[in-house]
Amino acid sequence: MKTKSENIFTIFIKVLPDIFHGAPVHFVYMNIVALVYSVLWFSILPANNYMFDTIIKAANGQASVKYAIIAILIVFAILTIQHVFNGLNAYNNMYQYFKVYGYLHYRIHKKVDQLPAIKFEDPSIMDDINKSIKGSENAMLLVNIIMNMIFFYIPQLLFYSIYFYFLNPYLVLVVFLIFIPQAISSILQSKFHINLEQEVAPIRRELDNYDKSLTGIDFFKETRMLRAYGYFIKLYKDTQLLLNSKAYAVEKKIAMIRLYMALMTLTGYIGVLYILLQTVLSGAITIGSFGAIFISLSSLLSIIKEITFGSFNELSKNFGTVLNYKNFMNMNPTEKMAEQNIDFSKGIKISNVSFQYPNTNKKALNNISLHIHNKETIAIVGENGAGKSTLVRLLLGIYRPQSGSIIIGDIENTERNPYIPQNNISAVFQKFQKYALTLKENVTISDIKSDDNIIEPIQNAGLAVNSKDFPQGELTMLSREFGGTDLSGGQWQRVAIARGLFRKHDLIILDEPTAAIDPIEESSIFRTFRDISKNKIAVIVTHRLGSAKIADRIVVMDEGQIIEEGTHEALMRLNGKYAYMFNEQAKWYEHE
Ligand SMILES: Nc1ncnc2c1ncn2[C@@H]1O[C@H](COP(=O)(O)OP(=O)(O)OP(=O)(O)O)[C@@H](O)[C@H]1O
Repeated sequence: MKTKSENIFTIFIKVLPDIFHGAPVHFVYMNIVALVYSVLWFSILPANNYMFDTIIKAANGQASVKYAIIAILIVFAILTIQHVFNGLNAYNNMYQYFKVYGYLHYRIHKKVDQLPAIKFEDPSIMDDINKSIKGSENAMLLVNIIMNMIFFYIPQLLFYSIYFYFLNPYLVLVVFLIFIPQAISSILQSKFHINLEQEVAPIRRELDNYDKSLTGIDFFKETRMLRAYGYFIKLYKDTQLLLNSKAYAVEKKIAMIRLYMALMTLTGYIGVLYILLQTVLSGAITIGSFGAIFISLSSLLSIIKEITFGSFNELSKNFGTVLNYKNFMNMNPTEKMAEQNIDFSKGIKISNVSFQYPNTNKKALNNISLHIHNKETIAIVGENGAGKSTLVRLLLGIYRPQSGSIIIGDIENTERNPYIPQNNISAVFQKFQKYALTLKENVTISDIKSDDNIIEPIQNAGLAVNSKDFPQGELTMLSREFGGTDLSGGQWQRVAIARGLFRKHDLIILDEPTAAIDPIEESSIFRTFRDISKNKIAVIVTHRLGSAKIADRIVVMDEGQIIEEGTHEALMRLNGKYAYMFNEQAKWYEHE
């Protein structure tokens, strides 16, 4: 948000170093070109002046025609060079824009990579990232517009004023007579636009929301299935009408103001012409000067428009996002921590761990203690929301507990680097990612340069790389959007499992990675998994208790706590929650 102490210049000073660093040489070069272009742009005024004077003199027989022709050629040459510089200027701006754009995006992505994972549990972080991306683009525009002002527009205004002053000091009034009405007009228009923007921004957000519900890729299937199109279209239409009515009302006001202001500018123009006429009649300037100044008036007007309004004003609506960019880049400086090598043979000790997500008032984990031994396979079971995935995230070191400790080997959770995943820990998440990359890249992404064989993890995950689904074998692109193929939910899950198995690990966690795979296949994957994980610590989260049986020990969670633990047989004997859930699930299969 824009604060009181921030204005366009303080923001400019803040973001200038970032924009400069994006392309330093080009930045300097671009501004030198802008200055030369400015001189060229202005020089048409004295050139026209000279041309008119010599033509008048030649027509009156006071000078040779040769001079008139030379004057015309000078004007022609200036106009030609002007066009060349115009192109050069546009090219430079574009070149610098792309270079700095890439640089700023790279910095934002790097920053995102360094943020503690817990930040991403706060939905506003996505907003912050988006705003900061938008803000970085606006920061670039802001700096370029101000630099253009400094090296192109303001020098021209100065050149004009100095030229007029030397022709006749009264002529400096010309600049003011054009400047003042134009400035008032610009300020009023911008005020109306900003007010309108503030008023319609929430309505526009609402409209975007309905639009997304109608056409967004994530929404459209459900919206269609629910036959909710009509409802959303009505909401969309009503909101669009409201938006239009607000915009029309303000645009009407703006049109009226423009009309009044145009009249004011014209009055200024008439004043200018009067002064020019007086100075010509008094013999203070030549008719040639009168003509040249008259032609330049539109140029002068557009310069003043740009200074007082122009892109500058358009940008003022977005100052807030430029600050968002700066604030985001200053967010949470990274804790520098070295990567440690964990001695997994000492197992994992979880003691009195509690954890609560940001912006919630309920503990997701409440005073959990558990000791996982070396080479042990643990299954974590429990109802939805019991805290299984949260415990997994803490084990992975993605989050830190608010109280209690998790010691893996000799290393305590607080000593673990929260930004860099630990060596030798692998995981397959419940909501795994489907990367639009080749099968090979999807599997080897944790160590893309590795030459390790991917056949084994793929086989262990039960993925059949047949020529129908994988026409290019391992190199098949797994995205239809990029000319490849798309896989079924179950095939994707196997790819994710292969990815987890491929990463070198002493500890592996499977957080319900088999929900889209049928129970028979799931048991087979888990059995293979148990065999290949014999010498490792393995944690499996699953809802299918039949699969949990393969574990050495089963941990039952409920409402953020561990309520039972033991082997399948021991838990069945206990006849508690686990036995109840197991028997309930078994009934399903018996009925079938
Ligand atoms: N990102 C989050 N922000 C806020 N609360 C969360 C978040 N993720 C989980 N929770 C809450 O924490 C509690 C534990 O959730 P968790 O996902 O760990 O349960 P789970 O046992 O893995 O559930 P499931 O079987 O449905 O995957 C739940 O009350 C849940 O609502």
